[in-house]
Amino acid sequence: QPLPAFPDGFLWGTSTSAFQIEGGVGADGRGPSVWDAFTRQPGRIKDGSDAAVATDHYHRWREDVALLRELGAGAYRFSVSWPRVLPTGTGEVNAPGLDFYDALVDALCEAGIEPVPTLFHWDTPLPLEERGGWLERDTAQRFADYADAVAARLADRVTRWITLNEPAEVTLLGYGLGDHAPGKRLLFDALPAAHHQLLGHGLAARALRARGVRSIGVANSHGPVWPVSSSEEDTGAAALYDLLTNRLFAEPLLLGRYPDEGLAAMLPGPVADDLGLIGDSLDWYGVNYYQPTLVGAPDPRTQADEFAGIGIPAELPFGIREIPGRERTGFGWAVVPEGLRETLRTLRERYGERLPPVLVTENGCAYPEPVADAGRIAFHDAHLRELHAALEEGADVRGYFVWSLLDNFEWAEGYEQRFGLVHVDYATGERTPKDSFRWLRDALRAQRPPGRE
Ligand SMILES: O=C(O)[C@H](O)[C@@H](O)[C@H](O)[C@H](O)CO
Repeated sequence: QPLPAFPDGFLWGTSTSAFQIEGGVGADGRGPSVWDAFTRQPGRIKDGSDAAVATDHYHRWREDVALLRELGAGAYRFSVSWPRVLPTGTGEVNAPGLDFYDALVDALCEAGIEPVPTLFHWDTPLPLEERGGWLERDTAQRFADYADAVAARLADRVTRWITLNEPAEVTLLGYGLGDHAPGKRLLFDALPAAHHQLLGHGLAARALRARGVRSIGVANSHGPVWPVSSSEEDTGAAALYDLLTNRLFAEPLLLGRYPDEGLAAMLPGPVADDLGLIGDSLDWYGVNYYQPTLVGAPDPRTQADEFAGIGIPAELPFGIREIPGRERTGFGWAVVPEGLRETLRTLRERYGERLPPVLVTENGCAYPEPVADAGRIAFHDAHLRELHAALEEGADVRGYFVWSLLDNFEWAEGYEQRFGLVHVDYATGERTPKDSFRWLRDALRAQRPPGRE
């Protein structure tokens, strides 16, 4: 059954991030990032690997642009590596670093593919992290300076910009639980990292606008939070989880305020002034959706000690449960296509007119099959049908980006989890389009019958 027709001009794309695909970590003046250091700490990466080479995109990017052209993607979301452009995070721009993205943007434009850069996808320059990273207010200003340097070079050809990717994951996994870089386990003392990232977004958005940019978004992770039962304890725990993972990173941007005064009071600096800069700073809203979360009151007998590959400490005031009766990806994630529609409906119900047009900036799944990836085809087919249904019920969604174009370095999982439409042989760098790549290529062709370009 072919996919239903999406609106004219709907943006079809795929997403990647610099640290996960580029490699070339020491090439042409790139400085180290917090993730380079993190991968060298024993036991941090499940398969003991690092991203020194990854998919070697830094040297093979022309091949990847050719794959994007063959796929028929109208857009490509990639991230710019801050330490490649500013090796110490501040000061002198590393021209060869910017030259790389300049050439990539040119090739994409030449291929008729819209470049959609993310300025920060987790690879904080190490010298800044050693000075406290996002726990430090100064990092927000450094980020804006970096954004300005990139826009100065690329804003003549790049229209749509993403400042931050998933500040929630950086805060909760990097500073709260320590499963991701920088590996700090501060629990609720990680909250300043949330505020400083959002402030960094506000300052960067202002710098981008000063460079003439008029289309700015943030890619936030979102997913429904389902309480295990209607008991007060379980609904309370689910509400707290929803507050920390969904609302904390949406409401400052969309409503110009934090969802909870007590929480806001824990944040350092002139928060009210900062919110003036953070609120109303978006032209569109990016949603990364993977799966819902089933949450209840802490109960060591029934709660999972791991969720999405992340260890859940027993001392947290909520427990995560496995969603029963669902297909699971190779990564053990529940396949819940209707969760995408529910996420879009919840955003609309909560934020109404304050919610600008949405782009689904990431949606995808990990499966081990090198080429015959029927699970991935079924995953995207089902999610796109739910997305279409969401459009029919009034969601203003303007595009959809598959995570990911290539198999790549899946953070603390290393190379064990493959999310790509294209298989990568990490020993040789060889790329092999999977069945899902061909399925999506044909589906995109069908969306653009002749004469409807
Ligand atoms: O959403 C994220 O966590 C990141 O943006 C990606 O970098 C991940 O690799 C992907 O989502 C799969 O987990």
